[in-house]
Amino acid sequence: ESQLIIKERQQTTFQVEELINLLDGGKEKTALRRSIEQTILSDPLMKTDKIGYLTREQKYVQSVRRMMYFFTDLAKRNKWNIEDPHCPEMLFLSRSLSSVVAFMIHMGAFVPSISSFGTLEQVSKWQPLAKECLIIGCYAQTELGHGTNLRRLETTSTFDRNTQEFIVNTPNLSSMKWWPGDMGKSANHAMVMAQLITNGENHGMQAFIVPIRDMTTHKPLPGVEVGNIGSIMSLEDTDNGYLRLNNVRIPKENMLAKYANVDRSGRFQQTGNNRLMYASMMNLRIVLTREQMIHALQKACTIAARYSCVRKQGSLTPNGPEIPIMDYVTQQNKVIPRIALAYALDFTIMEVRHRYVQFLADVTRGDLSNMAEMHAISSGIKANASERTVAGVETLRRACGGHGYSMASGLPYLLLSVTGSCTYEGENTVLYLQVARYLIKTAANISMGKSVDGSSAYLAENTEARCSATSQEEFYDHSLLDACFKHRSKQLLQSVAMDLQGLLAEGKQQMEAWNLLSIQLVNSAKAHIERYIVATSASFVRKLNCSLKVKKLLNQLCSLVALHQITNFPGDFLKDGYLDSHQLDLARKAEVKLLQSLRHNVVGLVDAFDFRDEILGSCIGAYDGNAYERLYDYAKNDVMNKNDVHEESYQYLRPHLHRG
Ligand SMILES: CC/C=C\C/C=C\C/C=C\CCCC(=O)SCCNC(=O)CCNC(=O)[C@H](O)C(C)(C)COP(=O)(O)OP(=O)(O)OC[C@H]1O[C@@H](n2cnc3c(N)ncnc32)[C@H](O)[C@@H]1OP(=O)(O)O
Ligand SMILES: Cc1cc2nc3c(=O)[nH]c(=O)nc-3n(C[C@H](O)[C@H](O)[C@H](O)COP(=O)(O)OP(=O)(O)OC[C@H]3O[C@@H](n4cnc5c(N)ncnc54)[C@H](O)[C@@H]3O)c2cc1C
Repeated sequence: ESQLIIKERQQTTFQVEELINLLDGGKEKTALRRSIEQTILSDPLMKTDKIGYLTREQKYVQSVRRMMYFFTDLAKRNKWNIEDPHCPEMLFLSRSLSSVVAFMIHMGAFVPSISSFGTLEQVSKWQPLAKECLIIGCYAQTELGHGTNLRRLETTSTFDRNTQEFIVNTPNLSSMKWWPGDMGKSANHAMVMAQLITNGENHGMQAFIVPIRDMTTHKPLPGVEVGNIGSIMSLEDTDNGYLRLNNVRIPKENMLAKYANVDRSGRFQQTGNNRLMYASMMNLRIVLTREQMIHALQKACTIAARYSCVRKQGSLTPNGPEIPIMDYVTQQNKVIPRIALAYALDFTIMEVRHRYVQFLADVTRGDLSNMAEMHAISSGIKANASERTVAGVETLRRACGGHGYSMASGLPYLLLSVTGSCTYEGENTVLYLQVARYLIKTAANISMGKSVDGSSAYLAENTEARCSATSQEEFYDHSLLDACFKHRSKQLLQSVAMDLQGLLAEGKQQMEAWNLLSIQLVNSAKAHIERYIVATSASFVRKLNCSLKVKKLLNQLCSLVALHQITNFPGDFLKDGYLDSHQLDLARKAEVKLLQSLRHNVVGLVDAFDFRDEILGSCIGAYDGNAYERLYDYAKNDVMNKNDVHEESYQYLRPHLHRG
């Protein structure tokens, strides 16, 4: 173990194990997670070859082999509960598997969609088959021509009264399904989202289970053309596919009919709120935020923090001893606010998940009153967490200098794989605009004197016109910081709501006015979600039952998240004079002081994320801090170094070198 990292751990002021337990949700949960990780990582059939040395095809094959074994054997043998995406086992499993892998969409989207859209009878038919991997499914919503605008999906499913079948068709190039994970090579069934047509009438998007490959030969079924869409930016363990359906007939029972059904004569009946067809996307947005985005940020923080403590460069005195780069305040400003953000997002998503589980129970009782708010929160948190994670991982990668550019650091892989999360499961701008839609409606309700509660209640509160802070210390106070975020959000919303009214009064159409103001609308949505994160994480910490040392530390992290936003994006806080430039200076000084106070706990804070080296996959971020030894070993093992002289050298170099 590097002496430098040992020294860092000696400076830690709190019990790391206490914080680990807290993040896991208790001592027992930590034990469960560690035993899951141990089982997975010690099983020879779950081993991965070094990912950097595999071809795209080898990565896919390896992933299919591992994951089929995992779902059909290992998870069952260990009786892990992987039924519910929100149960602890499922949360811990995705950590151990450490990337997007084969059958994630099958288990994470196809299986849950059966119960989201299916009747009890349909669930009891399809779910056991899918859970046992007796069928492999994908979630086929996006088309070549449309991903966001679901109303304009072109795939049709037309009811044939004579045969009591649906005819599923992708009538043209742009209507073919494009992107679904697990579809390219693995899936034999697809959950196809298509326009339902009965008796010549279009009833909008519904879900249909369409067999696409033969269950014996795995060849495409008649009328089906299916394949892989080709190389993508990352996530090469999976097979994103395309699918053309040429009037493929499926039985009437394959339309999932929880919220709408078609009788034998083709009469359509809506039995539930049609927005519930969209609501299933909330689940994946919440799951992905924790399982992919926050974990990626936590891993990148772990790598950059440990490396910054063992990397020495330069000194703070002329000809003095070299210091760890973590001692530079600029380096602290790159690493520590990201650690703070990783904690704040984790605390926030725990609360969101808790609320979502309650929301599901409400829906079962027929109560949809919280749907709009839940949709706004899940969309906003997904967009904000992915955006800040991708930016954060890139900052942390650069914070590792040259070694951050090497695949050996693990950082480029994290960055490439998490980048997609800004696009999939709802493109971020589009999701922010959904939040804005909710906010504008809320503003209208407030102006009509209606009461608002939950996460937007503050929009109806009276707030001070000026921030009251006169000292640095006040900028650590959560209620003062929350007031800054509330004010920013309120004034951005009020201003865009007024502009919208103005444009409508001028005679602009609603959608045109909306488009003209969409930059402001997105900013307003971001401000609302950032306030939600600041408030939710602080209140989560307030309620924690933990030691004073840990509480103090977590309170500092919450303050830092808020302060870092204010000092880096001060414009909207200054705009209407809520903060003045003197207060901004105080906030900046408060931030630097906080960075220095957190400095000696940096390694402890990332150790508490408790990522084993095998999961981290980084030469520079391993627990023992032996970065250089590992980098050297990595280089020695490069396939290019198999022989001292590369064959190509004989073929192309030697003839030229001997010309003279
Ligand atoms: C462990 C991990 C497990 C598995 C994962 C592993 C790997 C993951 C890798 C990749 C996964 C990627 C999967 C996918 O990408 S699947 C495809 C996802 N696609 C999308 O997200 C499409 C985005 N588009 C939309 O959501 C909508 O179409 C739209 C943007 C909302 C526009 O539709 P439109 O009908 O025009 O909407 P509006 O008129 O704006 O709204 C109508 C009405 O509905 C309400 N609404 C909209 N969305 C929802 C929702 N999700 N839930 C609840 N309600 C919703 C909206 O608020 C409005 O209500 P009003 O009352 O205001 O009228
Ligand atoms: C790795 C990966 C895995 C995926 N897996 C699946 C899967 O399993 N199943 C599946 O069905 N799909 C999947 N997708 C597709 C994904 O859900 C869509 O790509 C995503 O929803 C975005 O839609 P789009 O591609 O149509 O983007 P577009 O909507 O074309 O976005 C392009 C640009 O247009 C802008 N834009 C679009 N509409 C508006 C608007 N109304 N207002 C303002 N701006 C707008 C966007 O902000 C963006 O800047 C996956 C995608 C990726 C990258």
